[in-house]
Amino acid sequence: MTQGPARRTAELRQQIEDANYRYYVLDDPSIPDSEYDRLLRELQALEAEHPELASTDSPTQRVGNAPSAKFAEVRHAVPMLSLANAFSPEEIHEFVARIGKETGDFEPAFSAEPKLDGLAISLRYEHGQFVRGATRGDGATGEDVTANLRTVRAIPLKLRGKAPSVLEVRGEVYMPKAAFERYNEWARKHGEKTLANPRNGAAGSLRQLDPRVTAQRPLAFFAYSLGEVEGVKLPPTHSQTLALLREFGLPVSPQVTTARGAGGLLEYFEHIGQQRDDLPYDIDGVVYKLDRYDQQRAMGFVSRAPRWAIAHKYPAQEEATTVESIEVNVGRTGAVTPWVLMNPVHVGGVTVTRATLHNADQVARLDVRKGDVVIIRRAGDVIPEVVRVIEERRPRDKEGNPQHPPFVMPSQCPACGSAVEREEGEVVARCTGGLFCPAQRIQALFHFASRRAMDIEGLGERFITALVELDHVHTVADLYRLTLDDFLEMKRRADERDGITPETVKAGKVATRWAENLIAAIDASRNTTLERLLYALGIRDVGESTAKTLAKHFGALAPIMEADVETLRHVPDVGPVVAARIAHFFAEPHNREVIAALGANGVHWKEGAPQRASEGPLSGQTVVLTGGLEAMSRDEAGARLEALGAKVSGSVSKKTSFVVAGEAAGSKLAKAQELGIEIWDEARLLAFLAGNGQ
Ligand SMILES: NC(=O)c1ccc[n+]([C@@H]2O[C@H](COP(=O)([O-])OP(=O)(O)OC[C@H]3O[C@@H](n4cnc5c(N)ncnc54)[C@H](O)[C@@H]3O)[C@@H](O)[C@H]2O)c1
Ligand SMILES: [Zn+2]
Repeated sequence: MTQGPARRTAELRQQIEDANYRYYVLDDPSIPDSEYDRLLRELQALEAEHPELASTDSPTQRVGNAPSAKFAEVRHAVPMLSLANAFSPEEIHEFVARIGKETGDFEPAFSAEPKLDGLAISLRYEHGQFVRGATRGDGATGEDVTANLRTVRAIPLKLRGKAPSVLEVRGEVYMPKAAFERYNEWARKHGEKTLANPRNGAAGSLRQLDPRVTAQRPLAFFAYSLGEVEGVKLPPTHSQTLALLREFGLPVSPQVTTARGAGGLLEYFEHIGQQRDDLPYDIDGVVYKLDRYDQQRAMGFVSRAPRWAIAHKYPAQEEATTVESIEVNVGRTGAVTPWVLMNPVHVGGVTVTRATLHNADQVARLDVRKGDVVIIRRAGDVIPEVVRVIEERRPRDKEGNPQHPPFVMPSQCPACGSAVEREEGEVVARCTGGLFCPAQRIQALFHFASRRAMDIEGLGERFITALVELDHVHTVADLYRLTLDDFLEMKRRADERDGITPETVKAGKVATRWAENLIAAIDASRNTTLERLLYALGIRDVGESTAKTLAKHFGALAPIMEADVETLRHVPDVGPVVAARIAHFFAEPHNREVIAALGANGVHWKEGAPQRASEGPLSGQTVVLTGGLEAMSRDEAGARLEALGAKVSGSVSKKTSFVVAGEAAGSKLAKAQELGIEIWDEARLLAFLAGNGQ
């Protein structure tokens, strides 16, 4: 009768052992945690149902994995255990009921804590000095990672106050989300291997043989319990102990609190769940610990975990699924982004079917192929992404060769057939089709009409797509030539795509009124500002703030269109790359035609005098130039000072910030001296200009 279960038990144990090894020893897990948890649960259930199959060396009975031989061993005087897991409110009710039955306290107090997704470590302080740090290992023996831990700034090397002779602090080393994102962005840009998730980032970084590598990866730490302690009397509850740790200068998560009974715990679970995406660190659940030590003692332990604590897990942020195909998408700026279409998978609380691959380098590095089983990660608002391929599960033919070849980025734009190019030193490939590319056309129009650009209310992506499909608009200027009938046709088309078929006369009337409103909105957008127009053109890397600076600096469109890279370089905040992009944009005859067409179709804006001098090291300062300069004319000196933000004035007053006095300066110099205003000679002026790039 046990033939089936026995075989399954052995199979599960083997799978879990393998997963443990990859996870704990290699820091390179092959399966997502969610899958691991399911395997472990299945094994636990089997062993509970068939006690004859139980075994002390089953992974259900053990913590983690034996320490790697890379590091010296550290024996933990007090073992470092794991935690029992709960996935539903019922399990929490059972947990609290169990405690009630054994302690007589049915509304016990708990310490409720976020379950940080990093790795557990033990820090040993002797007489206040940090002497050794170790990983959990198999719970009894860990790895000596003292040198690496010394690089983690959140870990004090010396405790504050009157420290006990021995204090072993347990806690979690983790990689803050921001640091993780920053690292991966950098890695993607530089063609380096990305970190799969913050947990992996923390474990991989801490278990580096070279502490300098660890030091470059910003890790943080929170304390959550104690190991061996000597020379201090501990308070009667866990929460008071955490307060004591804070006094010693150890960081404790600000999300830690106390809660009472199952109701209080579930409330905490909800509360932290809502904050999960916004917390600066990754959590995979929360932990409830019976607060009173006497109650903890009454509950005791099972082999791998305390019975007085439980981890309550949130929906997994990583899951495995199969790649159906690899596609590429063309963005507004022509960026060609690869992504996967996959078997629908439930991750991070929603079902997803697409995940991004970011860029060609990332595809190559991950070597994602059609048919592969991949791990998808979706954390918070971040778009789902492929983090890893489970290579063992790659479909293969009889000879053992992969069924599908590596993916190759297309050399032609899938939307318009134009060549796809990759600029020197850039990871992103782009369609060169510019204004002709329909993919870019939709997005260019959408951007043009958006609220912060031309602000055409009611003209969203849905309608723009219909307009482009109907071939009614090729460029943004065409928007101003559309008729009522064009808009009615556009609406019919959009409705059709969405499966809406209005049949009543009333619907027709409503549509006409709607189209009239849209025409009015387009008409209103004709009256715009130079900065909105500049932003609306969608020049790569010209956002609202650059558009504003350009508008101010030049005052009118024509000088911007004529400006060369050198001139543009002198606009505050415009670097060489952006200057080149602006110049290239306006050098393109097609773009000039579109701008002319906009003007011909009645789009207008106010132009004025250039307003330079608003930003720079001298902004807010008024300068007076007097006397003759040797190196340059006074006008030129004035222009350079203005470029640094100064206001140049002709007369000295109390408001003057400083006076530049050249040869034979007269009354203005005298007046400045009288008012006690700072005076610069030419040498100082030249040094200042040179020091500020003028
Ligand atoms: N993907 C894989 O192949 C693979 C393999 C092995 C383990 N795992 C994952 O590792 C985890 C199981 O390992 P585990 O034994 O470390 O159990 P666990 O992570 O579920 O719980 C114990 C750990 O929680 C951590 N923790 C975080 N905050 C805590 C707090 N406030 N108080 C106490 N502890 C806190 C500690 O590191 C502690 O060791 C699971 O999430 C599992 O999915 C995955
Ligand atoms: Zn294209």
